[in-house]
Amino acid sequence: MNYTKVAIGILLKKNKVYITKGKYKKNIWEFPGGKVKKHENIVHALKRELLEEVGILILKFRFFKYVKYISLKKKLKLYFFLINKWKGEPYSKEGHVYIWIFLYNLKFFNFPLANDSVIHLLKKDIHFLK
Ligand SMILES: Nc1nc2c([nH]c(=O)n2[C@@H]2O[C@H](COP(=O)(O)OP(=O)(O)OP(=O)(O)O)[C@@H](O)[C@H]2O)c(=O)[nH]1
Ligand SMILES: [Mg+2]
Repeated sequence: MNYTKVAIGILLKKNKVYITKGKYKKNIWEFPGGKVKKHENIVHALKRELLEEVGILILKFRFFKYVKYISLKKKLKLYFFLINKWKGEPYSKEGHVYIWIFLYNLKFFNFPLANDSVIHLLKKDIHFLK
């Protein structure tokens, strides 16, 4: 089984972050993003996924963390980006549940295991996320 590359956008606004419920994942929350297609690079996939899923054009973003994740069902290379500036009003174009939560409340939400190290960093020092 080959690795699937995934580009993920962590939208930050003041001390809040945008999270959404994946379509088949009952109580699992996630940051918007998705699989990198064959012909595209990671940033291209990030821009495409954020436009498709959240309806925004990302303007200011920076690479945050790379996570390699292996389970019985999947092998993922996840590229997390912090997004501080965008054009458009974020909402779930796919009709998924989405909310803005304070970063310090991330501990109350279930995320995929692969997100653990990212969630830990996000909770740790809010100020460096600018
Ligand atoms: N979007 C997103 N996917 C994540 C996160 N953490 C994580 O392990 N994943 C995993 O990355 C894989 C790809 O994500 P995805 O399902 O959103 O991919 P996609 O948008 O291209 O698929 P879709 O178009 O079928 O919804 C899934 O196995 C998903 O569980 C996350 O924070 N956000
Ligand atoms: Mg997705």
